Amino acid sequence: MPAKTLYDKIWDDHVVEVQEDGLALLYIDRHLVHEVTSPQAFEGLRNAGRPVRRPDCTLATVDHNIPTVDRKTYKDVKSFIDEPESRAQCAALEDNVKEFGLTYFGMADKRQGIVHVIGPEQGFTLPGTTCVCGDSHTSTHGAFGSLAFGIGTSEVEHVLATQTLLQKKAKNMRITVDGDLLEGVTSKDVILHIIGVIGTAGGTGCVVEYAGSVFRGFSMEARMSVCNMSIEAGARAGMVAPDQITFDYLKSRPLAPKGEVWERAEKYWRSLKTDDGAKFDIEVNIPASDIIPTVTWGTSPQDTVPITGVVPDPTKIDDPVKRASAERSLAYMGLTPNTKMEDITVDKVFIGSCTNSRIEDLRSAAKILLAAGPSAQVAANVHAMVVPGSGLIKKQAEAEGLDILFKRAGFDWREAGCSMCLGMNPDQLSPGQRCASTSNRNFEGRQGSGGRTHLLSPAMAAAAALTGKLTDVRKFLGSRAEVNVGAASALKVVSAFDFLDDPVLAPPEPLPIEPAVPVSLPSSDAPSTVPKFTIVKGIAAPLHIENVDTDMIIPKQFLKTLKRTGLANALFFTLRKDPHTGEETDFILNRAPYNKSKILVCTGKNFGCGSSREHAPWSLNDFGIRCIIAPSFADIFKNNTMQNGMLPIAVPVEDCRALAVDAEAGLDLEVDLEAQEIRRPNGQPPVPFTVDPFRRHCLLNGLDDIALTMQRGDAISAFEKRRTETWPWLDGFGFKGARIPVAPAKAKSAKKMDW
Ligand SMILES: CC(C)[C@H](C(=O)O)[C@@H](O)C(=O)O
Ligand code: SF4
Repeated sequence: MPAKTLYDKIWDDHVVEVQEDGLALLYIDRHLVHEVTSPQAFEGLRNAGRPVRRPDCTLATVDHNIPTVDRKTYKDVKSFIDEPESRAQCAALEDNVKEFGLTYFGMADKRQGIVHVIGPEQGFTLPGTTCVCGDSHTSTHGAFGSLAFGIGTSEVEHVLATQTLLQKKAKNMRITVDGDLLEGVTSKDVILHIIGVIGTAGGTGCVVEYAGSVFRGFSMEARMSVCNMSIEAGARAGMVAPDQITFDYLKSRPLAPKGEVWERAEKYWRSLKTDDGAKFDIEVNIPASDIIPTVTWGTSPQDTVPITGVVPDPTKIDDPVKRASAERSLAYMGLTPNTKMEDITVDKVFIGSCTNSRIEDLRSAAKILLAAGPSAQVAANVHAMVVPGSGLIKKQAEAEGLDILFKRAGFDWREAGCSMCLGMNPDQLSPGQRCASTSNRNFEGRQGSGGRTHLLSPAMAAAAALTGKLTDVRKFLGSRAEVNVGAASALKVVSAFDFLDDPVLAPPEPLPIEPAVPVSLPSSDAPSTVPKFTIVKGIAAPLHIENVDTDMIIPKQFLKTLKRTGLANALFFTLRKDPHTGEETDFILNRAPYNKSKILVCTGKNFGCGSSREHAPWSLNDFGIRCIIAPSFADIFKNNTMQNGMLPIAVPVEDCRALAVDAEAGLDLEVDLEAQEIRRPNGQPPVPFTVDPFRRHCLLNGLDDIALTMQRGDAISAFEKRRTETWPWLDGFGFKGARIPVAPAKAKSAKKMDW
């Protein structure tokens, strides 16, 4: 047996079928659903008359749109959410979960929370599983040794209908951090430092395994914060091998296996580690001692700097695209080169998000308040808020008295949700406001139009709240303390979970797993609704921006739609509209002839990074752009474009630059997918490109993935039979008939679950 990585093992255990070119039909064990990326998927199912294949493996909640104000007066979504589009999206999810029979944690249910917080909290996320969600931070669940990744809405529909996904295997990457962490350095500093080192495209095309003594020593919460931000490093997924810390966290969670089946599951989980001698395509080694408390200065998560550092000087950057990006970031952030990071004042502090809203994060922030003494107050110039990641975390924090500490210091103590991480609800920055935030993205306009975000750890956020400036948290700690310390041990740690004794089922003996049999490319007359892509000829718009994130392609306010169309005006909205006058800017897509572009040529790397929102390709498509040419693409964006019959072409940066010169001259380009070449004007030699054979075949013939996969129903059923026999804990939240705590009595919208 060849030595395998953790990723290889989970992959191999989930392949239903593989095609000749290596594209696999992968079985999905766990599917989390939220209100933003699911309405169009349910609509697709409804139109095609398809049911959800595995409601027992699907869990839904509302998190992005909901207000985080007190819910004492909560009756229902329709009367509680003021903003009409947010209300409609949450109401649509409630209708959909009823119609399709899905388990749902609604706003009256204490188990409601950010989708990436509630999965682990409930034991829905388990080691060795495949786990997906229409959300890029699904990578969080990799902390459990789960292969967890974000998908777009078309793929959400694919999983709902078939419980599978078509996937190409990613590369193996290992990031090892060994040694002892310095004082004040937390998991958030570790991952910010890693992204600063490898960049936001550093993990593109890879599944990252985090290895070394630092991750081994981390709690599950800390591992989740790290894996959460794998997507910010461009990785498909991030994972940590499951170990005793994982099992201790999971044991007794409501949806984790119980009794004898737990024993069997644990035995399997213990085999889920990388074999000695297994090969990684990319290895990165970082000494723990290199890392000190870290913050971001710019508008990309890779723009990191130690808190002791200064704002960088773009004139020192040689590469012109990178220099222009840094200048743009600094102008947006309102910062001057060489300013000390500790001299930057903040207006807001946000402690929350799927990166840092768990109980340990709240404790870590509270410890700083304790260290600062009972009279410590949020600085007069600052509004600070704490948004727990779930109702249960809020309850637990209150049982520990953390809410009292926060409120006493002047923090706003809120209800669970995504909140100011992206401000789809009323929690937003005003233009020009600066926020110290424990979230994961600092993109332009992310927390509110014109708002400025500095990413940092919960402890650093608490320190910033107290001083009103970005502050080295070590000033509040240990030997370097400048304030009253020593009270941190006053924190009372309790468990707010009330676990159940679930029935124990005797599992059958595991069956051997048959190797997957390769199948050939699908017939080109399979049913479909996807447009064909053959030749596209037309105006190409040049774009010279690096790391074009999907928040930039389409800002959050346009994600509230229930449709896939009508988004042409939303495309690059903040670049195309002056925020003050509402007038059109001179951005390239506003100018003739580029307002009729069919092709986009980007000279900067990593197009489409960040969020998994399929709204990005939808808005490009609506504008008329069918093809994007760039030096590299983020993985989820690339998949999302092809799901919509669009073509992302990656060619070397020199080719992009040459094509951009043609584009700037207003000349037509001709993209020929059959010939795999981009034909240039004036008899210049064409630029060759390659597209994965299966994807090319589907695009040329306008084939629809879901219709194709539905034809593999027998193979999927055979896999499910084997899965039930081999890993019985994966069916129906463990077992049919298992119970989990019911929602509080006043929970009107929450169904009484009978699993
Ligand atoms: C809405 C969703 C598609 C998005 C994501 O994929 O990440 C959101 O959670 C975000 O953080 O931007
Ligand atoms: S990154 Fe922010 S908006 Fe996205 S799921 Fe996490 S908390 Fe929600």
